[in-house]
Amino acid sequence: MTDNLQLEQLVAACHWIGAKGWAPATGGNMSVRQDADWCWLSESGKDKGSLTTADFLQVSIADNHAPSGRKPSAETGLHTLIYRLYPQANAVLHVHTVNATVLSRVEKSPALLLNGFEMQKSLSGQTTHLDTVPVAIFDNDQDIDALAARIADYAQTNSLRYGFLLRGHGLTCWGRDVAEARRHLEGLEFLFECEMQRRLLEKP
Ligand SMILES: CSC[C@@H](O)[C@@H](O)C(=O)COP(=O)(O)O
Ligand SMILES: [Zn+2]
Repeated sequence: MTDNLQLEQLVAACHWIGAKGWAPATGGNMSVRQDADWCWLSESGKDKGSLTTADFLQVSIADNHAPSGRKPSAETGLHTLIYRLYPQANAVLHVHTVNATVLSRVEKSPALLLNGFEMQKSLSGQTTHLDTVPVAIFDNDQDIDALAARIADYAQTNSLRYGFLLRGHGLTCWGRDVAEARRHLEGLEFLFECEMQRRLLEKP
């Protein structure tokens, strides 16, 4: 393990996610990049709110191989896709929040459009509430290779800047480091909560 591997910071993020109730019943998975070729992913099936550094497995970014022989997350293919697509992404967080799960079902179009919220500025590069921030929504799939291929296809012509929603499933987001991934997660979740409340209250 290299000194700059942010595994301790990732474990702290997992505990924070657990305390928020954003990874219920073994849902969610988390990872950090080691370098261009390797990342460290949470082991499949664990309670993500009480992980330790020993619960993370080294995984090849190119082919999802885990040399330890232990089973990394069922959604490993989505993490490694993000590391392949975006060299600047160094931490990926996947959560099952109620807002992400429900909003991604209520919104039938291929993207949730966020507009008019000051907290859009919690997302790197956003400078005003006046912009519209699209968050892509992909239909869920138990075939993670097929899902990853669909997302890769979309990313060829569209930029996925902070994260994406999986319909009826949850949110996957990332950042240049664990701190930025945490900020994107907290910012997006706040925005989803606001959007849920807005839709409920403004319903004719
Ligand atoms: C509660 S099961 C949900 C899983 O199928 C999956 O969506 C998930 O987020 C956790 O899977 P895991 O293999 O533990 O990383
Ligand atoms: Zn999941």
